[in-house]
Amino acid sequence: MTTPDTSNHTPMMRQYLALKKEAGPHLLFYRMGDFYEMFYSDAERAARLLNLTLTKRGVSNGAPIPMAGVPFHAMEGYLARLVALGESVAICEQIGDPAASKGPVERKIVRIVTPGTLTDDALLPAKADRQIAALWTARINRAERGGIAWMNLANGDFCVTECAPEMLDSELHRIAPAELLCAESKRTRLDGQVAISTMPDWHFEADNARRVLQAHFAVDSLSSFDLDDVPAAVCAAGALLHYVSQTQAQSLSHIQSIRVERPGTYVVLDPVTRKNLELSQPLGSDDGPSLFSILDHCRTPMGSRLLRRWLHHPLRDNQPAQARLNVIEALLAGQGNNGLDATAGLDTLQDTLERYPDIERIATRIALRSVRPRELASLRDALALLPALRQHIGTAFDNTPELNGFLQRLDLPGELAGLLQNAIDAEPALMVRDGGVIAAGYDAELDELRRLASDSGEFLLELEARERERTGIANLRVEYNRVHGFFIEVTRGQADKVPADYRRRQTLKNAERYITPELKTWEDKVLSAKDRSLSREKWLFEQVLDQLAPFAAQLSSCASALAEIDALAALAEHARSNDWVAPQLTDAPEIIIEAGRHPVVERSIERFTPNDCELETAQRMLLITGPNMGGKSTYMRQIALIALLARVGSFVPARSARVGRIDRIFTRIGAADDLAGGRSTFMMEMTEAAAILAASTPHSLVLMDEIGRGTSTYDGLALAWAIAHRLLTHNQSLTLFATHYFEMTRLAAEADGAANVHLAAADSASGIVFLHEVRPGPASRSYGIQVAQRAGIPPAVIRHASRELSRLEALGAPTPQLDLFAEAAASGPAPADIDYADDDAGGTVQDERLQALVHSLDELDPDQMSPREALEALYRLRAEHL
Ligand SMILES: Nc1ncnc2c1ncn2[C@@H]1O[C@H](COP(=O)(O)OP(=O)(O)OP(=O)(O)O)[C@@H](O)[C@H]1O
Repeated sequence: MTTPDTSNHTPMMRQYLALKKEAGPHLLFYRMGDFYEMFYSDAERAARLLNLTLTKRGVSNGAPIPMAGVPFHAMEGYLARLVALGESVAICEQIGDPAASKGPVERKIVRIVTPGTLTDDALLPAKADRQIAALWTARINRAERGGIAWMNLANGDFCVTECAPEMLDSELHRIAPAELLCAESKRTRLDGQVAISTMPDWHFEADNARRVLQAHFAVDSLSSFDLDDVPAAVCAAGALLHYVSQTQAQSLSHIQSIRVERPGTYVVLDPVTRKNLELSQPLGSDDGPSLFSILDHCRTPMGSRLLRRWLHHPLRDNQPAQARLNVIEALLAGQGNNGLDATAGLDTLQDTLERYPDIERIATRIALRSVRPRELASLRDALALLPALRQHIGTAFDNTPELNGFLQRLDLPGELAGLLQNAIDAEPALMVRDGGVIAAGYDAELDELRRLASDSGEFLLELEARERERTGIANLRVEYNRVHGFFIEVTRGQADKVPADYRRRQTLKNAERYITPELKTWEDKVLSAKDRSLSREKWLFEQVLDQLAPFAAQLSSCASALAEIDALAALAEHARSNDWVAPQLTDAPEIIIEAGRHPVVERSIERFTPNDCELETAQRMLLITGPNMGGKSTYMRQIALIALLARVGSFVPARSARVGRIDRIFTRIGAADDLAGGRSTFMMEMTEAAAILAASTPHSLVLMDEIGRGTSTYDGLALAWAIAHRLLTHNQSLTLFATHYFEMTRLAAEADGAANVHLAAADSASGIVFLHEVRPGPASRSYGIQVAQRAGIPPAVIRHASRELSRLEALGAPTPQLDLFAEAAASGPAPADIDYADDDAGGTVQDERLQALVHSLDELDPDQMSPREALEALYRLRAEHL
């Protein structure tokens, strides 16, 4: 914004400009009565983004000042839209009393709403986290290190990690922040919808960062947080904490610890893999199914958020994954001896969970003191349900150590429930400022004020009766009006009867109005009773928040236990209704699956064909061939998803599965041009392949789909061969390698550890039939023409292609690929010797017909034929062979 000259401004505009300076780049919502107004370039920007009418107010340097505003009661809707667009908004409220102010009423920025620091329920998505991350890179011991700190303000999680610079992208995608904070000199770009914010570099400097962290945690040293080996991450954490506390304009008491995530905790999934496996975001349309969407049978938003986090964080260690499996098993088994249907316990559990509100976020808002009265009421009602839930978990399922752990975390102190029960009204008002929030009977003074404010009718009738009797004036009335307040009215004719303590207040034509000391005292009390009861309620509400604060940690532990139970119950329910089984987790590098299915595709088609998979050290690469549409990609993805689900600690779609320790899952499937990044499809493909070759280990699962397609056949095949060879012999990763280059299938004979499998298909009268069955050995042919026919390529083009294919095959012309690998072929079976496993009868018949055609062609001598004879021969061949 160009800084306007403030000298000739009104006092209000001067105040605005000072606050705008404080707000910096954020839009400033400046409260004026019932509106939040914006001025100058803020007004223009907001008008454009929110489609507001741009008006003018006053002039600055001879030019009108642009202004746009939103009504205060509709602020949340506008904020939500701005935040979704990546904007941040500083909210400035009137904090002074307008009646008592000379000049503009005092105003203050009370909070800054940024995309990554939301805590209002209305602004947060229910089933996804919105986190803020900060990034700092530094040279430590002569090596470049990337430090990341991130915070989930809505539940108080604060974590750090450190990695090599090339892993930063992958780590940031895993964390998936809504906002990324960078140092001004190190602005970064991150794909996806991430708002970038910056702060001066000095906030990231080690001394400053440590000071901020130590002050927040009230410690003299950070040694108890085990942060010694992550110095770059500490810098990011200090800057982040400072930034976030600025936005909230108050202490973040619910951030009680900082956790270090060390590499090796989770199975690494690079950004492409997260996308390809459609963990929570479908590849095509936004409303398509994803792994998360089909598994999300959670009954609480906290459960859904946790489940999403789990799917993005598969575990390397067996133990924590096994603990989740144990719970799912217990939930599914129920307790055999209680006479109930074994799984009725799970249904009841889920029905009970349905009644819990988002305690995780309520706990945070208690700490941030922004909790609403109705949230406290729903928390109170939820706490009342806990004993029944504990009792159900304790009796309906077998007693496992994991379930016992949950029972402990669900046991909250009785004082907490008691406090909410006594303090909060059964159905409180929406806002504290409206009154009616604190329960009757909680505070004697409030009760008295309320009685005063509402029981005035009774008192007045009683006073009237008393005064009539005292004065003997039968028509004496006690009344009230807004100008004169309470008074006693006596008709003029009776005025001489009034006692000495009556003071005249007003004289009318036919009546006199009086006030007495008793009525005056009472009037003062009543008129202020309402105000005083409102401020008493406000004060009491704050007191309740103070009393709740010590329970914050127990409350969030209870909330996370509920979220875990909910997520595990969702996985159990899915396993039960889809016939999933518990995988066996082992340490060896292996993925052995019997009758595996694709978790998402199996739900969208009527009959999914299950397939086996055996990947282990001795057979660590499967070369997968088969027709287009044959099911290669589905097969590869289902193996990756089963492995991932097992490492998450979920049951899996298979008859049985054994999944060993996996450190990474890589996928190189399909490719979309990264035009924005200036990389072609082929470049993208090779960049991804390079990353895989650099980082995959014998414990990695690698999916490679049709690598090398984007260049000439020679280049492509040569690269595909060399990459596969390297993966097999050097990286020794568990690899699924789908290819259309048949020559690749020779690799199985060339090197140990590779095997061919193919997706079977058969010819039928109506065209090709995909069997979707994985069989040993390579595919015999490509069926490309048949698939093209099914795709609607015109019959004439299909016939042309068929003739062209026959001609090439009949002439026995070696394909370029065969030449290329002629040498390699010497050690493997010759093309004609390959024992094609395609055993459907159609293939054999086709071969015989082809041979007959070759034979007929061989008998012709085109040089000796007239054009007419040639034409006749052609007709004859068509009639005989097509
Ligand atoms: N095991 C299966 N059982 C039943 N249907 C399947 C199975 N596998 C795949 N399909 C169906 O076949 C379709 C094509 O599968 P997929 O995309 O995996 O083939 P593909 O061999 O990778 O094809 P392309 O080489 O053209 O990429 C899927 O959309 C799915 O509907």
